[in-house]
Amino acid sequence: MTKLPNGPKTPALLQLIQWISDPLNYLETNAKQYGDMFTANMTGFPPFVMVSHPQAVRELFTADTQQFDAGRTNNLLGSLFGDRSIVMLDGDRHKRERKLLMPPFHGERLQTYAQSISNIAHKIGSQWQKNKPFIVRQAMQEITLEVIIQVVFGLKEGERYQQLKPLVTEMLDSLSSPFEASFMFFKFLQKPWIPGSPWRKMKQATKKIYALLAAEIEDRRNHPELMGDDILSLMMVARDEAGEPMSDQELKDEMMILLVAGHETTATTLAWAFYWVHHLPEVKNKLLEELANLGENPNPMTMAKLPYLSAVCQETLRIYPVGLLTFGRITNSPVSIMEHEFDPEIMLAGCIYLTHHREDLYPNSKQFKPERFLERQYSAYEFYPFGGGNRLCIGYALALLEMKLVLATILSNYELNLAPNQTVKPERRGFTLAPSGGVKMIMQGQKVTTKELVNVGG
Ligand code: HEM
Repeated sequence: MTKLPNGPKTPALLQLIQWISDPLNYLETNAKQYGDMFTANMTGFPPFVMVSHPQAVRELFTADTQQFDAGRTNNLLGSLFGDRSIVMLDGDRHKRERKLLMPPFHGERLQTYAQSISNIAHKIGSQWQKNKPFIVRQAMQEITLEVIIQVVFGLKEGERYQQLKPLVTEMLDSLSSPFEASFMFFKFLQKPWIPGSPWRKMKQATKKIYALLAAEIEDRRNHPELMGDDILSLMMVARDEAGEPMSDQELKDEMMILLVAGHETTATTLAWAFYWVHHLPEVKNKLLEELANLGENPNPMTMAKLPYLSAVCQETLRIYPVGLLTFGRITNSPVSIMEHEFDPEIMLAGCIYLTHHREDLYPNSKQFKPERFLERQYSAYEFYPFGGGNRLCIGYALALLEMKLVLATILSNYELNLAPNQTVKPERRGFTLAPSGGVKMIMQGQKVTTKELVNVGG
């Protein structure tokens, strides 16, 4: 057996507990001691090599796709959200599913969502009461959930739409603290009969969501006029090489994973963005200045191209990427990465957080400095908040568009401040890294446009 890179020798259970409870400290301590490539040993996982050198990340992302499986490393997700979605697949089935899912998330189709995103941001903003604190992560979750329901299901209203929203929130909120998140990592805790357990709550919510998805699929089968250009409709008419449609179970699992992957990540990143922009007045002022130069009622796609706004979003995704690691990649055959030989059945993952904090790439990496992205172009192996290679996040373009439009719309229309006396720290929330407490903010007033001033003046 080929020797694995060095790594911590602490017992596997202790390493898993450290990874769940204090993931940044776990990563930083080990990177300091063992360098760019170290082997983690955690209960329930195969030998797990975390790499952070851009060259290693490049070799991982550009390797022949036959060499690695990523789907089977996602079994933690499968036990919750079904085992037939894209994240669980490998090989040709994975390739086929990506081809099916990609178009609605890119190109011209994406532009058609821009106006709806701005409208949804306006709608949620208009519900904030002056001087009353609110949790920005929750507000962002409402926005991104509404966006994903429209994009994936084409649903904008109706009973099913109203039922779906609170259920998805309930499901994800069951894992909101590191303690609750631990239920995902320990199989023995995943028992529906433990009363009040996060696992039980999550299972109950997913069961109800599956029932709604089944009803929606059946309705569309019986009423073809309900089919639109949303993702569910596209998947229902798709056929494989043998002319077979997707089974209902496949359809439901795919919808479920898009609902989950498609909004929690973006909402959390937006909460971080609001935090940084309001924590650093010079960043806020620069951003407001850039937005003001656009004039009134700018086209959303013009907004999305603003350089400083883009840099703020990139820096937000760099400093605390919601996903600390890419999916694990398990070697199918012997593989060499940076001249290190790996036997089959070894799991490797790009460590997004550690690469994003390399001082050789990002000097003073703990400082939030959007200018880095204006002064230098980073490669896809130096900056990769959305992963890469054949598993690159399907929704990255939608997520970036949403981030820019929501930030721009809210900042242009509302005067917000961070609520006093709060310490915001990165903390595990399910599989993601979120701001503790969700970032409490206060809406201090609505900005009035010149047009509105004229109207008021009569
Ligand atoms: C800020 C927001 C988001 C972040 C940071 C993010 C990050 C990621 C990361 C790191 C991966 C793993 C990639 C790899 O292993 O190389 C991933 C995969 C994925 N993401 Fe996202 N994501 C975001 C938003 C979205 C959205 C909006 C959607 C869709 C609606 C989405 C759908 C997916 C899917 C389906 C995969 C699995 C791809 C595959 O297995 O081939 N994500 N994402």
